[in-house]
Amino acid sequence: MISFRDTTRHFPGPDGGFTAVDGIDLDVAEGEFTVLVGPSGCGKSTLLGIAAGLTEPSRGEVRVDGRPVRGPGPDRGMVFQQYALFPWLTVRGNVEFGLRTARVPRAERRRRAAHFIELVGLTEFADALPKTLSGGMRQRCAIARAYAADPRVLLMDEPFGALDSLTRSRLQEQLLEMWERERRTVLFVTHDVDEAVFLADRVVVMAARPGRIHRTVPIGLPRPRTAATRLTEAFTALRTDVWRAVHEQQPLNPPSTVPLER
Ligand SMILES: Nc1ncnc2c1ncn2[C@@H]1O[C@H](COP(=O)(O)OP(=O)(O)OP(=O)(O)O)[C@@H](O)[C@H]1O
Repeated sequence: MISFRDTTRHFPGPDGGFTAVDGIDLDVAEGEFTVLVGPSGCGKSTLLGIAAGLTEPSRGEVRVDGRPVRGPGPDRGMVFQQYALFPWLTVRGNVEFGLRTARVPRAERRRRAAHFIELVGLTEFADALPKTLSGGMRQRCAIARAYAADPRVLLMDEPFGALDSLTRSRLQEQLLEMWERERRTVLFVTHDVDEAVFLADRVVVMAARPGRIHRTVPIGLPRPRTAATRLTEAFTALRTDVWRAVHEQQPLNPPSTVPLER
């Protein structure tokens, strides 16, 4: 469904500029949940931006369902870390927004928006403005909005990055519940190894300078996954495996030689 071929992005600048991602070859199958992890600056967001059509590759390409990406399109829904909701529109208004621009008739718009608002548990808040919602609720609204336009692919850039850890775990569980019911191809970016292992069919660990694929770890944990999945030995073993892959190309700092203050 998504295929990166030799995808490279160079940002020109003094001293020769900077190669954010270099020669990425990656295929994401239809309905697969793929998560990109890696140290800050390894090019995860750049890669997602290229798939979204927001950033042009300097070399290579990305195809979505066989068609080269030339710009943003309704076949790809985006969810960002910053909520990016329209503050003057209600939850329903936000969720309907893409449908309105796609000229979906009003009754159908209402029906589809209500369906996805219900799936993310915001029915009671359909008429609320974003400023009255918690961070987690805003992000649920952003997910409903991305889904409502019926994209084939969801591109998610640290969507839970700004949330506290309890809200974050709940939202991971809710996202998976939703994805089980409404399967889409997902490419998801995170720094968080636990989040990556919990969500993914496959974790792609990236390395920095230049951004490239370091290792791919298949996550064979059974689905549906629930909070209890996080307590299994299989989860812990995979988390250790991914954590090592992230850190073997970014060594931990040596222990401090400064004595602790008493
Ligand atoms: N418009 C730009 N101009 C110059 N350099 C850029 C630009 N956008 C990104 N970069 C550089 O490319 C590299 C990769 O950035 P990117 O945001 O894709 O990394 P990331 O892995 O998503 O990082 P983080 O996890 O911190 O968000 C970084 O070093 C960044 O400074």
